[in-house]
Amino acid sequence: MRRINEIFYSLQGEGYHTGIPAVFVRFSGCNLRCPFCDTQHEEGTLMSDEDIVMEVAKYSTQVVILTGGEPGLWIDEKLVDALHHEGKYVCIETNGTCLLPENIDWVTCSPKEGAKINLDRIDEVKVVYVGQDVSAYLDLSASHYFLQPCSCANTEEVIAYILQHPEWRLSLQTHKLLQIP
Ligand SMILES: C[S@@+](CC[C@H](N)C(=O)[O-])C[C@H]1O[C@@H](n2cnc3c(N)ncnc32)[C@H](O)[C@@H]1O
Ligand SMILES: Nc1nc2[nH]cc(C(=O)O)c2c(=O)[nH]1
Ligand code: SF4
Ligand SMILES: [Mg+2]
Repeated sequence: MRRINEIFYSLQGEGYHTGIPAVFVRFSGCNLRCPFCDTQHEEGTLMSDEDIVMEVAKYSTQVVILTGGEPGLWIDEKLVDALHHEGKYVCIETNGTCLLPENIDWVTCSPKEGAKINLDRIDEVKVVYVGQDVSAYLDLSASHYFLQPCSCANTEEVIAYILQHPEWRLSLQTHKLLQIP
């Protein structure tokens, strides 16, 4: 059984897959306490893998996004296999501190200051920019590097930084701008 905060259907609001319809599976619980965290995730109900897959299968999109909380604490190859068996493409939003099952299809790592990265594969790096030094994150091996304003509040600052450091791309939390889940 796994503790699930919510399962919902929306558009991926952030990063490389922005705009793609996806089912979000939000796990309860995290190993970090980011001061800016925009998510209430502690409450949840216990669900079996069978229940999770059944809920996800209600939506015809192929894309599933495991998030939280920190999903890396709670998932394993077995759950990802079960989602693959339903024909799903499995993405994860992770702070990067936990080793992940190798069968995940897309890894979005959002590194946090002072937290060691424990991943051996990253597809996109997506940093919440609050003016910190982000240059070392470019040493993480990934295909895409995004900076995301914090709570849509400092977009001008992020744009100015990216114009000076064009290795980065802008990720907006478009679901917040659109006021959708
Ligand atoms: C709530 S976290 C859950 C997944 C995982 N714990 C992590 O941090 O990547 C999902 C995404 O939202 C980002 N995020 C959290 N709070 C934010 C905020 N106030 N503004 C912008 N992005 C935020 C995180 O950095 C992460 O990329
Ligand atoms: N629409 C939408 N897109 C998202 N991308 C990552 C999210 C997350 O909380 O992990 C999220 C979210 O909460 N909603
Ligand atoms: S790691 Fe993710 S879920 Fe955990 S506190 Fe930070 S932003 Fe929130
Ligand atoms: Mg969110």
